[in-house]
Amino acid sequence: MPSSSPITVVGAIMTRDGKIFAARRNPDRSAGGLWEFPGGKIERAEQPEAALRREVDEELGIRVRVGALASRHTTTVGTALIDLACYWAQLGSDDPKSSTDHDEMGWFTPEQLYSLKWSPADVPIIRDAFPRPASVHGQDLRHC
Ligand SMILES: Nc1nc2c([nH]c(=O)n2[C@H]2C[C@H](O)[C@@H](COP(=O)(O)OP(=O)(O)OP(=O)(O)O)O2)c(=O)[nH]1
Repeated sequence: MPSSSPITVVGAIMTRDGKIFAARRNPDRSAGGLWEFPGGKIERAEQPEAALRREVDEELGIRVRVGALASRHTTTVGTALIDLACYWAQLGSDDPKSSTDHDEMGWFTPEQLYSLKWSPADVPIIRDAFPRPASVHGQDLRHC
């Protein structure tokens, strides 16, 4: 059973040259080994965009320009209810060189995103933000 109140989390969908930045959580953390968008929990009275800039700076040491909301979903993950809001974002500095929170990171095409093992909270976000065309979606084609 999920605990009562959702954990409000923000993530940055950074895009560049048709690719998207994703990072894999360190194995010793909650949801360790799963891929995510950089970000984290919103602190009390913090605006989502400000929380996102703070979290990305803390974990990756980079600046981002935060744009529009890309997608938001609430998902049960283990015993937690995660309210994940992801925003389009652009890098405002050099590529991240290291992370305090991740053991792997990189830029991926939308199609490659689908081959990564994501936190369950990110799956509906990815489907919203990067819908697969029907022509490469075998399951959909079977219904034609
Ligand atoms: N940043 C981020 N967190 C995500 C995503 N998907 C997802 O389920 N989460 C979860 C993992 C964590 O439980 C929570 C974010 O917490 P956090 O990144 O501030 O990490 P934390 O160390 O404070 O969290 P925790 O290990 O104490 O749970 O949201 C995502 O795409 N980005």
